[in-house]
Amino acid sequence: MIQLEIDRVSLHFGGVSALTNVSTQVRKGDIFAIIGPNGAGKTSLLNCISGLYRPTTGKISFEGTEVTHMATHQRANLGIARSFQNIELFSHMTVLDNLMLGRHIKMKSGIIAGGLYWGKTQREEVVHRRVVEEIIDFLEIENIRRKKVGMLAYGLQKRVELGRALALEPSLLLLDEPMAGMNSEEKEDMARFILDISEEKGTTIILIEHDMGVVMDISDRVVVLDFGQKIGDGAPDEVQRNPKVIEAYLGQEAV
Ligand SMILES: Nc1ncnc2c1ncn2[C@@H]1O[C@H](COP(=O)(O)OP(=O)(O)OP(=O)(O)O)[C@@H](O)[C@H]1O
Repeated sequence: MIQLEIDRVSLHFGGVSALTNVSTQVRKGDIFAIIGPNGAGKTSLLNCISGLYRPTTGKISFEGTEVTHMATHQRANLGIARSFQNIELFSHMTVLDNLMLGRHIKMKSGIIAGGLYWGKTQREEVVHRRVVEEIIDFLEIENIRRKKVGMLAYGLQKRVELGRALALEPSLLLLDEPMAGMNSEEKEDMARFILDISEEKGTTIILIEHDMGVVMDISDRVVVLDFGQKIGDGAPDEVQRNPKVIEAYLGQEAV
């Protein structure tokens, strides 16, 4: 089943064309990678999906609903969550509190209402806490749950950031370079968690990643951008054999 449909999306910033007429489809449950050289438009495409950017022209539909002009929080309510290239956690807060904050969009009683209906808020809090504790177990970060995020090693912070996105229980998870700056052991761990999220939770994952070994290993499909245009789209082995892709990108890496 097609979960996300990107239909002739273009995005301009003044005279710069970040994306030109990009169309692709993402199947539910797939791990879908966006690759391409620096400045190719990868983050722009991810931002159009999450709602941070609105396409200049074109259409994006998620599970049959057009989301092209929806705000980020509305898309989050539909089940689209994202993590950022640079860690955007609250470094002075604990791992547990960061994950609970990631969950806040699901909380029906806001902070003000919480003051008025304390009992209901407390009941909700218990449920949220259980979900968050499950994520903590899943990501194997029990031993650091009370630690302040700012004190943690980089690889662990990235894992907590992943946990915060998971706290929304998304059906589509957008990951912007989840392995950037990691050593090979941390990368292996992250790749394993991404595969586990896909297999155990059935979550669709769209990720931007520069490490071609990882992309080819874990992705079901790969879309390749170059100067804002799509030059390849298919299974990893198809994309690897595509002459345009080899010329624009993979050739540089001698794949
Ligand atoms: N907010 C913005 N304002 C102006 N230009 C932008 C903005 N965001 C992106 N661009 C431009 O759009 C083009 C595509 O950028 P984008 O960040 O999407 O590429 P990318 O493939 O993610 O690159 P990288 O691998 O370096 O992160 C670039 O020319 C970039 O300078």
